[in-house]
Parts: sequence; C-alpha cells; structure tokens
Amino acid sequence: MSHMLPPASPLESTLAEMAQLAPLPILMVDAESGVVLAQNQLARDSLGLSGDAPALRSLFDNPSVARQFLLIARNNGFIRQFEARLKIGAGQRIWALLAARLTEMADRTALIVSLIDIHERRLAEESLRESDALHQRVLGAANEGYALFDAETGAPLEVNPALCDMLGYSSDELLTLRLSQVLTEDSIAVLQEARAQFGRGHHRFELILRRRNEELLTAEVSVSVVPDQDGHVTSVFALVADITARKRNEERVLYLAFYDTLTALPNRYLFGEHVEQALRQRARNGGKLALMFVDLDDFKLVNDNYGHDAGDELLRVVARRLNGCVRQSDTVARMGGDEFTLLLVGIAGAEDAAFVAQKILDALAEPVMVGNAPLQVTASIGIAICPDHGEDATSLRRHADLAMYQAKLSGKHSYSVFESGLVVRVPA
Ligand SMILES: Nc1nc2c(ncn2[C@@H]2O[C@H](COP(=O)(O)OP(=O)(O)OP(=O)(O)O)[C@@H](O)[C@H]2O)c(=O)[nH]1
Repeated sequence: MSHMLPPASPLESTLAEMAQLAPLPILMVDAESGVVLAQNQLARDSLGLSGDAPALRSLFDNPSVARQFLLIARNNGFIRQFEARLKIGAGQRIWALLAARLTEMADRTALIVSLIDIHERRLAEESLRESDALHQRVLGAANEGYALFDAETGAPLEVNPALCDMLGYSSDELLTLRLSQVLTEDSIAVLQEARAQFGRGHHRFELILRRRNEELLTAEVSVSVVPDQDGHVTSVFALVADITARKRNEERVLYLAFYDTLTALPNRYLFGEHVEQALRQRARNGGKLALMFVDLDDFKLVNDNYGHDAGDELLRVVARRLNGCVRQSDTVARMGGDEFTLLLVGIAGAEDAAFVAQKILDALAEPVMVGNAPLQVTASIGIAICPDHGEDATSLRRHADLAMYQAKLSGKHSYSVFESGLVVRVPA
C-alpha cells in the first residue's frame, strides 16, 4: 500500500504487498480518528479519495452511517457485511458492501476495510422490489380475480383480493384449497380435456365455480402459462371474471325471444322453428304430423266480467292443461291473446289428432277456480294433417286456421279437421 505508515514489521510489509495484489479496493484507516492512512491502487482508482489524510467519513454518502460503521468496527473488532452508499467522486454514488477488521499496529489501532461494488445488484433488487410492489398493487386493485398456480402440482401460489371476494374465502384459506373444492366436476373435466393443449399463449374457458357458501357462479377464466428463462413452464396463471349476471341477462333475453312470459309456453317464433324441424324430419323419415289451432270461446267475456287478471290466470291454467293432453315430444305454444297452437309428431292420422282435440275439450270443461269464482271455458279447435292437408308450414297453418273457424261457425266448443275444398267465410 502506498501512503501507508512505514510497516512496523516484516509481516506488516507482507500484508501491504498482499493488499496491492488483492482484486478489491482496500483501505487502512486509523480506528480512532477515521483518517485513511493508506489505500491500495484499486481503492485509489475506484474511490477517488485524495488529499492529505482524507477521512473515511468523506467516502460515505451519509456521515451518520460512517459514524455507525466506525463505531461497530471499534466495538466488535470486525464487520462482516455492511451495505452503504459511497461517494466515488464527480458526484457519483454507488452501493458497496464493506467488510472491516481491527488490527493492532505498533503505535495505533488500525481498521482494514475492503469493499465490493454491489451497485448493479442493489438496483436490480430495488427494481424487483418496486415491480413486486407494483404487481401487488395492481392485483390488489384489479376487479378481476387472479390466481397463480404451480404448473407441476397445480397448487395455488398466489391469489388476489378480488378472487377472495368472489369466492368468499380469505387468501390464506384459498391458498390451501384444491381445484376440486372451487370448481364443479364438469368444469374440472373441461380443464383436464384442454390441459394437453396448454402450450404457450392463452386459453379461455367458461367454468362454474363454487363459492364458500355453496353458491355457484359462472366465470370466464383466461389461463396462461408462464415459461421461465429456459422456456420450461413453471407456473400457470388464471384471470377470473364473474359473468353470472351477464349470463343471466343473456338467458333472460333468449327466454324472452323464444317464450311467452305469461304462460311460459314457446312463443310463435319458437313454435315456427319446431314446425320447420318436424317437417324436415318427416321429409326424411316419413310419418304424419298434426298442426292444431286452439282458440278459446268468448274469452273476451272472462276479461269483461272478471277482470284482466282473472283472464291471465285462466290463460295460465289452460296452458298447463293443454300441455297435459300431449306427449313430451309434441309442442304446445301460445300465439298471443287466447290463441294456442299444437304440433303433434309421429301420429298415424287425423283420428289421433281428433282424439287429442277431444281430450283438450274434456280437460277444459273442468271449471277453473280464479279467486272464489269457478270459471268455465271452452275452445274451438282446427286440425290440419301433414302431408294430407299440406306439406309446408304456411299451408298447414292456413288450413288449421280455416278448420278452427269452421268449428267456431258450427257452434264453438268443438273441433274440426280440415277438408280439402273447405272455404270458411271468416267474419270481418
Ligand atoms: N287476460 C288477458 N286477455 C287477453 C290477453 N291477450 C288477449 N286478451 C283478450 O282476449 C280476448 C280475445 O278475444 P277474441 O279472440 O277476439 O274473441 P273471443 O271473446 O275469444 O271470442 P271467439 O274467439 O269468437 O270465441 C280479447 O278480449 C283480448 O283483449 C292476455 O294476455 N291476457
């Protein structure tokens, strides 16, 4: 070491030689005054300590940290690891890891200090800490649920508050659960089936999740794999959006599009679809179908005499009774007002449809209690058979309608099967 006091012994001079060779900056400091007595070449080059008897203190960015360093060294006799920000000239600061040992010289106690530049590592750690904190803040503030899983074991590693709220568990509880405790069996099967395709990229699923209180929720789950630097998949993360309300709305909209809200029967549109499908099937497989129009007789009087609510209730009861007169494979629909239609599939001919029509007349004959009032309703029914009276929906509808008017004209409370050549004078 240069600027070092004359070594007091051959051993000290050997140490000074060794310090010059060391690949680290090394300083010798007076333990009492903190004055730098000597430094090796590397210290001089990298730290820029200059002037006569520079103080170790001037090397530290924060003087109180310097005092603390000296104090610990004097009290303990050594310091194994001490991180501090050092000034290295030209206003530059670096983070350094210092080590020190007290050593008794001939005329004083000296402190041998070595240091390593750990600036890059500290910056990397700080940016990691910052990005970790940012990651936590983002996950904490996110509306969507988030979970990170170990790719190997499937064990959850991390969950965010939104997912905890969604499922009704604390994060500690959630981290101990298995997938089978929060997913229905069907949803697990969906994931297992897709698992083989979990390469890179994202996969989107609609899954049913079970809340702590056993309630089910529908979630849109995006699953992404996270490869490490070597490309091995180490973890899998999932973003979870609760779409229960959206699904319910979609189902409601679909329901309104296809069903009559008063009676819960298929509406005109869905009935039309069933007819078209049945006609296509019949074209392939043969057989016969019946289209029946059922119109209540003098229903207006029910509304007029008992009120609209009573009329509504009667329509609901009629709907149930009509359903009770047909097979599961048949369709009963409400066209609107007091008009219902039936599609009977797989029948032998008009006699089968006539049998069902008579069953309907009998079923409606039973009085309906609306409040305390027993209401009696009858119906007029028109029947058209495919292929006897038409092979497409339009002609079958027209002919069933004509037959229904025929029944009305012949005194109501009856059914009529369409006959070719039948012309009914429909009242204006
Ligand atoms: N309560 C109730 N009444 C309805 C509804 N839709 C239509 N109506 C009524 O149902 C009655 C249907 O009457 P019409 O089919 O014209 O005639 P009708 O009294 O049944 O007589 P005929 O068909 O000739 O036997 C009208 O008074 C409508 O106001 C409904 O959703 N609820």
